[in-house]
Amino acid sequence: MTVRVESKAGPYEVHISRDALEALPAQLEGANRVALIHSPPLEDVAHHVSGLLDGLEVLRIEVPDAEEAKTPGILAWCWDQLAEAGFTRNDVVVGLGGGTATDLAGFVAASWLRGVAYVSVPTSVLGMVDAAVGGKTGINLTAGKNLVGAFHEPRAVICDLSLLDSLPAAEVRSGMAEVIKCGFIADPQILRLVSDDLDDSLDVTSIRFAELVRRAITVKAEVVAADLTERTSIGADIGREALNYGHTLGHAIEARERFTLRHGEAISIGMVFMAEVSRRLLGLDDETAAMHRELLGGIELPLRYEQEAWPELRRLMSLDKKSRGSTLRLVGLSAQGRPRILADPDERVLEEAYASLA
Ligand SMILES: NC(=O)c1ccc[n+]([C@@H]2O[C@H](COP(=O)([O-])OP(=O)(O)OC[C@H]3O[C@@H](n4cnc5c(N)ncnc54)[C@H](O)[C@@H]3O)[C@@H](O)[C@H]2O)c1
Ligand SMILES: O=C(O)C(=O)C[C@@H](O)[C@H](O)[C@H](O)COP(=O)(O)O
Ligand SMILES: [Zn+2]
Repeated sequence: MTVRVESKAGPYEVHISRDALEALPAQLEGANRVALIHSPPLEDVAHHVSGLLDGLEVLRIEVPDAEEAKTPGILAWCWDQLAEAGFTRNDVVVGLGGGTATDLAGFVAASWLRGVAYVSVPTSVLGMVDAAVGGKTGINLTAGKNLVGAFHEPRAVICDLSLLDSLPAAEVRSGMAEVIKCGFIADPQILRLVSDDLDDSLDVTSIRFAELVRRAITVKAEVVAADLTERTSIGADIGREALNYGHTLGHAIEARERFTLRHGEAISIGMVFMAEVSRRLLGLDDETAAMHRELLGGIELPLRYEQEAWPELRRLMSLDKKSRGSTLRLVGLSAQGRPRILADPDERVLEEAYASLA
């Protein structure tokens, strides 16, 4: 199956199936060289992919694993590799790996020669349902998550579900946090599918799992088609910022942990926090708030973080991209499917909501 993203930067397809890799060669037409940027666990797959690209010069660039790839040093090192290979504007960057590898590879493509074509081949659940779609690319700084980057849409996204067979269970759970996020901000059927059978939802070979992936990608595709660059927040329509539900606290926790915590784990805590804030400030019903703990806790994602960390987390939260001047802006929920912006929320309520996680 495919999901079409009607992006302002040009429409593209997300291919989702257990043999989606077969669609890759057709996306590279016109290129002489392909830079295949991948993380170490994907080495064998990278060799397999190289074999599919008959007639093209494949420059395999193995980057460090996980968040260690998303640094200024690795970005500059990738540019050096492209310079040495004489990479030109008709060539294509392919990102192969989890969200960290595709965020980095996408930013390499966005920045090299002011932008070359990019094809994303996500290999984690989180990469497929979120990171590879929608054109947000970038790297971290010590000061915070994704602080440097660009919007650069891919030419295509290839979600080959068979690649998930080797993904560790903890990573599947982490990716499911973003799927559940899509359920809370938009598609209630996602919440039903997960709550009806938690184990089946985490089985990457199940029909239910494939349906969850399709639904989450559809939510993301619709949101980014309407607001690619996250500039449209007008009243009840908060545009792309909706996808940031749970991320203000989540990113602060990731920065405090020096990017060693899984993204899905951090935003799981962030969503439970925002449900508590939303109950207090936006009238979110108790049942939807409780469902956060049931579903996220049910798939063994963390629901709380160190209590004494609050002052530091609150400081880190101010560097969030949604802030304007000194005004903190959070994404909350007034009901399932109704994300809202909370601008300059009462600090005592934030403290109280955080304390309630204990
Ligand atoms: N650009 C966006 O819109 C967007 C959206 C959501 C998240 N993100 C970013 O994505 C990143 C998280 O991505 P992630 O959760 O995929 O983490 P990750 O990229 O660190 O991957 C998790 C681990 O799984 C390994 N792995 C990936 N695929 C595998 C496979 N098929 N078999 C075995 N191992 C495999 C990776 O090498 C890594 O060790 C974060 O940096 C987050 O900020 C970006
Ligand atoms: O695509 C978006 O927009 C999102 O906010 C999706 C998030 O899940 C993702 O983690 C994204 O990278 C966060 O973006 P940031 O702008 O807060 O760094
Ligand atoms: Zn995220």
